[in-house]
Amino acid sequence: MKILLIEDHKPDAILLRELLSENSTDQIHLFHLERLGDALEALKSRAFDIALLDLSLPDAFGQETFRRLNRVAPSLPIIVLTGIDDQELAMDLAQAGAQDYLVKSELSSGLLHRSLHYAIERKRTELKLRLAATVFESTLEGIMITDAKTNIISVNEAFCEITGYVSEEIIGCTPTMFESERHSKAFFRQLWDVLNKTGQWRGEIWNRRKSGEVFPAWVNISAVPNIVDDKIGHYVAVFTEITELKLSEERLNYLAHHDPLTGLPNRLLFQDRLAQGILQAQRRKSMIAVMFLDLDRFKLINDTLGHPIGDELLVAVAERLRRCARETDTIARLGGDEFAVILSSMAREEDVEHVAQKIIQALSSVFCVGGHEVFVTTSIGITFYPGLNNDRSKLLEQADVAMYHAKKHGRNNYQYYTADMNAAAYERLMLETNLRRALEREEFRLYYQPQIDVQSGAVTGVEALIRWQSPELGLVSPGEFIPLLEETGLIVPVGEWVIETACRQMKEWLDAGYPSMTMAVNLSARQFHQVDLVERIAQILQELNLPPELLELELTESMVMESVDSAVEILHKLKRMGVKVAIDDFGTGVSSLGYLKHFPVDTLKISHDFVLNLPRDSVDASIASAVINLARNMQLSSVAEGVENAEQMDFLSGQDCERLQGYLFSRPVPAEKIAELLGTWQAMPKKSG
Ligand SMILES: Nc1nc2c(ncn2[C@@H]2O[C@@H]3COP(=O)(O)O[C@H]4[C@@H](O)[C@H](n5cnc6c(=O)[nH]c(N)nc65)O[C@@H]4COP(=O)(O)O[C@H]3[C@H]2O)c(=O)[nH]1
Repeated sequence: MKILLIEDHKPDAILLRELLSENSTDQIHLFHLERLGDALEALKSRAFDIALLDLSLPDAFGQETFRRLNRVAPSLPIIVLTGIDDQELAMDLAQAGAQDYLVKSELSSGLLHRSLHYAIERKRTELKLRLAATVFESTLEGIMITDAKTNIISVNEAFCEITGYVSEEIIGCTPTMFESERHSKAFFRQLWDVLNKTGQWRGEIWNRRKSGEVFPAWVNISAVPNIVDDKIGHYVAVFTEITELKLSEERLNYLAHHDPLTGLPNRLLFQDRLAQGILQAQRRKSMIAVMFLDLDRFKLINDTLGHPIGDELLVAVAERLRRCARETDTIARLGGDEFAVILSSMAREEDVEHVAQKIIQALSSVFCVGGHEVFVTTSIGITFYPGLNNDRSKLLEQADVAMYHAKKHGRNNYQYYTADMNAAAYERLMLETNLRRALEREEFRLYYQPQIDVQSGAVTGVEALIRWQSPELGLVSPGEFIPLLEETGLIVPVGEWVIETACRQMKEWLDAGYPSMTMAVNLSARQFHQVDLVERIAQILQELNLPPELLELELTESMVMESVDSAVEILHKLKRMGVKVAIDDFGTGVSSLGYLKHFPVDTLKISHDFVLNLPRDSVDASIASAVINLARNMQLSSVAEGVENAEQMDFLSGQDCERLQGYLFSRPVPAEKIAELLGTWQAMPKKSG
C-alpha cells in the first residue's frame, strides 16, 4: 500500500510511521512530505493508494488544505488527521468527500489500518457508482428501472426524451402507461414468461409517447436479483428507438414493390396481389379479372418528344388509371408503357367491360405534358379466373395475348382471351409478343462466322448472323423468328440494328489492330425495299468512319427478281457508295442469268444445299463449279457456305472458289471468340492441297 503522509509535525509523523508498521499484513510504502505544495507536485509523477492529510500545514490551512488536494487528485482516498477540537471541521470535510477523519490523540495501530482499508474500499465504490451514474445519464439508450412489482423507480434523461415525459410524471407509475395497443395480451404473456425463466427478454416493442404517437423500440429487459435473498429485486429495461430504422426498412420495402416513376405497384407486387386475389376468389367462390394494357403510339411519343415527356405522360396515365378502379383493385406498371389491372371480387363478367370502357374513355382525352398536347389510346387484353384455363401462372400471359389481339383489331379497344387463342395460335402470338419486346429489351445478339480465303488460308471476312437470347426460350436461331419478323414488319428496325451492330463490331476490331475483313450482313426483302435503306447505311458508315467496301450486303435472288427495276436502282446506289453486294444461295432461286449482267453485284454465294453432297453428287458438283466459273468470268468473287469436311473443301478450292465458310473452320460464334480466332488463325497452314 502506497501512502502519502502530509504532516509537518515531526513527532506526529514518527508516531504514524510506527503505528503503521505495527501488526501490518500489507507492505507499507510511506512517502512523507511536510508541505501541501510538495505533495501536489509529487502527485504529478507518482501514484498513491491513499493520503493521510494534516489540516494545518505551513502552506495551507483548514478546509482549504483538503479542497486543494482533492481538486488535484479527485480519485485519491483522503483521510484527514485532526486535533481533538477540530472534529466538527473534520465532519464537514467528510461531507465534502473525505473518506474518514482520525483524531491524532486517539490513534491506535488497529484503528489506523482499518480506516485505511475502509477508506480505499469506499472511494473505489464511490468512483464506480459515479461512473455508473454518468453512463446512466449520458447514454443515448433510454433506461427504465422498476422494482419487483414493476413500479418505476428511476428513468434516465434519454428515456424522458424518447417518451416525452419528465421523470416526475413517470416515477411511481408502471410501464403500462406507455402501452400502444399494438401488442396482444399473448405477446406480453410470452415476454414475462421468457423474462422470468431466463432473466432476460429482447425484442421489438411499440410504445406510446406522451404526445400519443406510437414508436418502435428495440428493448432489452433484464431481471436483477437482490443480493440478499436472490429474488428478483428490479427490472432494468434499455430502449433503443428504431423509428428511423423502421422508416428506412419500410422505404426499402416500398421501393422493392413499387414503380418509382408512377408510385404504382410493380410487377413483383402485382404477382403477389394476383396470388392473393386467386386465393380469395377460391374461398369466396367469386371471380377476378386480369387486364393487360399497353399504350398505343407511346414509343413514337417517347422517341419524338423525348424521355422526360414520355415519363410525364406515364405519370399522368397512371393517375387517370387510378381513378378508374376501386380501392380493392390493383393497378400496376409492369414496365415501359405496360400496365396491368386486377379487378377483384367481381360478381359478373360484364363488370369488367364497364371498367375497360371507363379506362378507354379516361385515356382518350388530351394529355398536356411538357407544353405539348398529346393523345394516346390503349389496347386492353382481358382474362378471368376461374376461366377457360385455370392455370394461374398463365393469367398475365393470356391477358397479354388478348391485348395483342386488341392491337390487331385496330387498337383503342379491348379483347377477351378466348380458347382459339391457344395452342399453335397462342404459341405464335406469344412468340410475336416476345419478339416485339426483344429489341427494346436488347435480347438480340450477333454471332459471326469466319470466311476463309482459299489462296492465303487467312480469315478475310465474317458473316454476321442474328440470334435471339430469349429469357423464356433460350437461344433461338433466325430460321424460327426471321419469317415472323418479316411478316410483322419488325424486320426493318431489327435489320437496322443488325447493320449498325455489325459495323460497330467491325470498327472495334479495326481499332484493336486486327486486319481489315469483309463484314457480310443479310438483308431481308422488306428491308431491301425500305425507302431510306441506302441513306441509313451511308449514315452508319459515316458515323463510324468505316470504309464502305468492308460491308457486304447479302441479298437473295428472289429479292432482286421481285421488282427488278427498283432493285437495280438500289443496287446502283449501293455500288456508288462503295458497299459490296453478294447474292446469297445463288442458283436456288429463279434468277435468269440474263439479268445478272444488269445487276451491279460483287459476289455469288453458293448455297450449302449444293455443298452438302460434294463431291459425290455429280449434279451438285456441276452446279457448284458452274457458279464458281460464272463468278470468275464476270469478275465476281465466289463464296461457298456450309463447308463441313475436307472433301468439300478440297473440291471447292480445286475449282478455285475464292472464299469458304462452314463448320469445318468455325461455327458462328460471339464476337469475343472471333477475336480469339483471329489471333491464332493467321498462323494456321493453308487448308487445301
Ligand atoms: N449445316 C450447316 N450450316 C451451316 C454451316 N456453316 C454455317 N451454317 C449456317 O448456315 C446459315 C448461313 O446463313 P444464310 O444462308 O445467310 O441463312 C441465314 C439468313 O438467311 C437468315 N439470317 C441470319 N441472320 C440474319 C439477319 O441478321 N438478317 C436477316 N435478314 N436474315 C438473317 O437466317 C438464315 C439462317 O441462319 P443461321 O441459322 O445462322 O444459319 C447460318 C449458318 O449458321 C455448315 O457448315 N453446315
